[in-house]
Formats: sequence, structure tokens, C-alpha cells
Amino acid sequence: MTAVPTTPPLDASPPARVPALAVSGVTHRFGDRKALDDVTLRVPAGSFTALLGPNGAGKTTLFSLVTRLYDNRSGSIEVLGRDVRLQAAAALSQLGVVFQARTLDLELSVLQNLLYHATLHGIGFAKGRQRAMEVLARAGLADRARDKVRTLSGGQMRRVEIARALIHRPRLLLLDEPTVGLDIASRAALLEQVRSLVSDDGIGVLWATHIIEEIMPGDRVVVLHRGKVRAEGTFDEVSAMVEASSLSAAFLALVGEQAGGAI
Ligand SMILES: Nc1ncnc2c1ncn2[C@@H]1O[C@H](COP(=O)(O)OP(=O)(O)OP(=O)(O)O)[C@@H](O)[C@H]1O
Repeated sequence: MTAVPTTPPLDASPPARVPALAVSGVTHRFGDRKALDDVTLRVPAGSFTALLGPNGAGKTTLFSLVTRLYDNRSGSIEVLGRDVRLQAAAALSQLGVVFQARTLDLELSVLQNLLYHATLHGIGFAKGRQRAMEVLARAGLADRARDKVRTLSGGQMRRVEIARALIHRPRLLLLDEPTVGLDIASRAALLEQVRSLVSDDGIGVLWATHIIEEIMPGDRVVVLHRGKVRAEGTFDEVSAMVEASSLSAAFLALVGEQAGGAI
């Protein structure tokens, strides 16, 4: 007779989830100026993490280091557990990014822009086309695939950029102030698109912003100011950290500047 095990096997508990992004002790200088000063932060897998900081906080510099536009000479940066210096190709294959400046070719069609990006990721034409139509459908823009980018609104262009950043199915998505210049409705549509990637697909998102209204209870927040992380935690934890009644008041206390909505 076969014995029936009464205790679960030792390896039954789920493995600890590797963070989508782990930054440890990163400093970056431009000449004498420290743009980032011993920055340590985490984007857990499947989280929406807001990187909240005013102009000049160091948000873009951090993105440039994670994406390897700049070389990190101190500390470490890991994407899904892969070090961006030591395992650059493996780390970058898990990373999608939407930079602050628009980078679509206005004279090409939406589909051509996406296919070009797919090729850069080594995805063949047929598969690239299939993926492009998938990500455009998710963005609600499948019917605009053959239109020139020039004919889209600013909000639609941003949604195409997000779709493009997802074509190689990354597990971490970085967005550098993606709502700049958008009206309230376009901003809301963009946030909804990105939040659904977190809730439906478990993608880790780092959303750089200076607009407090874009952050929701339940989000994680990293407050960056003059190159230093001033606070990190959930929306409520960051507010409680300085005994503030709201995130806006907490931000004011943490950075000592006027913070009324947009900072
Ligand atoms: N290429 C550069 N050369 C010299 N200084 C730079 C360079 N890029 C950024 N800096 C400086 O580094 C600091 C951080 O800038 P960064 O652009 O990373 O901030 P940010 O939070 O993205 O600001 P913003 O919201 O205005 O984009 C600032 O003091 C900025 O002047």
C-alpha cells in the first residue's frame, strides 16, 4: 500500500518574487553635481510604483542609468534579477521604456513604427506584425494601424509609444512623465491603460511624475528630491511617515516645497 503524504513537500511554498527593478546604492555625477546620491529603491513585480519628484530631482537620470544610456559606475541595478552591467542583454530584454520626449517617426504609419521596433528586438516580420496588432488592440488603436502617426492626437501617440514598448513582452515598464502636455481625459486614458498592464498582466511599472493626482491609494511611492530618496512605501505609509494627512502634505514636508497637485 502506498503511504499518503500528510505534510507538503519542502519546496511547496512559492519562491520569493524577484523585484521587477532593484536599484542599490547608485550615485551619478555630472561634473561636480550629484544628480543621484546613493539611491536605493525597488519596483516589486506586478506593482505600480510612482517615482514622485519635482523638476531636477533626478528621475530622468535614473531612467538613463536603468536603460544603459549612462553607465552606472557605483552600486547595482537589476531588472528581474539581471544586473544591467553584467547581464545587459538579458536585463534589457525584460525592459520596456517610454521616454519623456516623443520618439515616434511621424511620417511612418503606426504599424511601421511598431514593426521597426520589433526588428530592433530581433522579432521576425510575421511575428512582429502579429504582436504589433495585439498591443495596438490592447491600446484601443488597432483601427489606426495604417494611419500615419502625424494624424494621431498627443494622447494617442503616447498610447502607441506604450504599445511599442510592450512589443517584446517585457516584465518591467518605465515611463518618464508620460502625461506631460496631455489633457485630463487623455491622462486618465493613459493611466488606465498602464494600470491594466499591472493588474491583468502582472507587469511592474515605474511611473515618473510630479503630479500627485496620478497616484492612487494602493500604489507604491518613491519620493525623490535633489537626487536622494526621501521616502519609499505605500501611499499610506509615505503619508504616515511624516504624520501628514495626505500624500500632497507628505510631499510638502519631505521636500520642503510648495506641493499643491502638480509640484
Ligand atoms: N546631461 C547633463 N549634464 C549636466 N547636468 C545634468 C544633465 N542631465 C541632468 N543634469 C542635472 O542633473 C539633475 C537631475 O536632472 P534630471 O533631468 O535627472 O531630473 P528630473 O527629475 O528628470 O527633472 P525633470 O522633471 O525636469 O525632467 C539636475 O540638476 C540637472 O540639471
